[in-house]
Amino acid sequence: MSPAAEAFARLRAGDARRRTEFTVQKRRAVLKRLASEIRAREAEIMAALAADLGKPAVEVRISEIIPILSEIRHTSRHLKAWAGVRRVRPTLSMIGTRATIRPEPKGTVLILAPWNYPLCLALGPLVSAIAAGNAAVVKPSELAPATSALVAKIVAACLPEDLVAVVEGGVETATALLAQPFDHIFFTGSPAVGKVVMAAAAKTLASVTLELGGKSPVILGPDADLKKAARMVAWGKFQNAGQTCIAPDHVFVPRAQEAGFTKALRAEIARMYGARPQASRSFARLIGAKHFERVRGMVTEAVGHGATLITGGEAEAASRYLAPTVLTHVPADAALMREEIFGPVLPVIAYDDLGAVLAGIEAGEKPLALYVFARDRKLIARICAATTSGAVGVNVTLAHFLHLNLPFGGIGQSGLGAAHGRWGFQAFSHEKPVLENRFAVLDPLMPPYGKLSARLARLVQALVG
Ligand SMILES: NC(=O)c1ccc[n+]([C@@H]2O[C@H](COP(=O)([O-])OP(=O)(O)OC[C@H]3O[C@@H](n4cnc5c(N)ncnc54)[C@H](O)[C@@H]3O)[C@@H](O)[C@H]2O)c1
Repeated sequence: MSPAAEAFARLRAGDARRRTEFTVQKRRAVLKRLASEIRAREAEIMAALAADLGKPAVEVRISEIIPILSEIRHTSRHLKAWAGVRRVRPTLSMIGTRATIRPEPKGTVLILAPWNYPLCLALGPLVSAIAAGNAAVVKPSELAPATSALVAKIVAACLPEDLVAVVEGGVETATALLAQPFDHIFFTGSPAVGKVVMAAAAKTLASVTLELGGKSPVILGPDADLKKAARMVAWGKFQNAGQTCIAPDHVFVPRAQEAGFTKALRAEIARMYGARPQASRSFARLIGAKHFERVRGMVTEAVGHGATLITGGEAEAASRYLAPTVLTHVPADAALMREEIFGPVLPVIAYDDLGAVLAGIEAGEKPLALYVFARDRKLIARICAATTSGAVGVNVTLAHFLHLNLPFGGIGQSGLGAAHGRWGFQAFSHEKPVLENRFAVLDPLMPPYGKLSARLARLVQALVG
């Protein structure tokens, strides 16, 4: 038996038992152990992420550790309410019945994680899966090997073997796992692999949550505070060297503000990373050689076709360093404007007509996030109404990821379903309706149909219709 099949079979064997025995109290206790283990291994977590991504310690805390710990805290606090049986009122034709909704675990689920936030995006969904009462197989990304090994170590140290299994490996391992009849697949990664996952899920009719990527645009209104916008955009873009699914991909700025905004951006980059970002301890590295060459190649291509380099562009292959880079006049057909950039490169595009910008966004793939910087509330409302995206940030970037009373997810090419808090719990639950007959008048509606049933059916229609 392959490790994938073995892990699945081992967990699946406990499905029926867990349904009755894995109480809210026990789920909370498991989550508490996970939180303690993460706290105890902080230094190892920092070291693993430094090895994989050169990720600064503060960024590890903010974007890897805090999201998991706050997910555990929030979930533990609300779990009793989320998991409880809810009574619902009968609708008109159902008078005489008693109806409840019982959230129950889907069973044994699969979590496939990417490399860019390799701890948070492996263990965050696991919190929701356990909270909903499931067993889970987690496959971390092979491209972040130090963190992948640490995820396996953390899980082995604190979670029961018959509840969670970590299976490490690459595409082959993922493919073997996808062949197992999991009850739900929670995938975070690229839209291209998202399609592979959905096709595999179709074979067993597993439900899916797809947390994908895409190009998240920023729109500056004419009244935007340029300094504040530049600070937020630089933070959102250059954190983790741009390898963030909700990073601002490119910025649309009114033509009159283009020079002021790029000047403010240059100042913010210098303030955040100093005159030599390569020496900064606040700036991460690209994940691997292939990814480095892809992003650097996009910059070279754009500059070769007339883009203006405002700042950055320096690169060092050996350390996978690419400087925070800002470009203007990037041709519309350049790879930078077609592909998700996923690196520290920011095209700034001057616009004359906001309507055309909005129409362009609507004509393309639906973004995972869209950011607006403006003061005029009417303009903000117009942009919100005219565009579709996974989420909207107004005068802020990235932070909606941390707000656990908001669903987190994409739409269309940027994803399917939602994660975090209550939505994460629901993704891994089946909301089972239970309808109980008490004194419902159904007999006269049964065959043989006579005058009475015809009259009653008409009466019911008149009542409800
Ligand atoms: N929406 C979100 O929450 C979110 C978060 C982080 C990253 N992302 C997106 O993820 C992408 C970057 O991550 P990535 O490069 O790790 O994604 P990826 O799709 O290459 O890999 C994700 C996972 O799928 C596995 N995988 C890769 N190819 C596979 C295949 N052919 N068949 C089966 N499994 C396969 C990998 O081993 C990994 O575990 C970006 O597009 C980014 O926007 C989205």
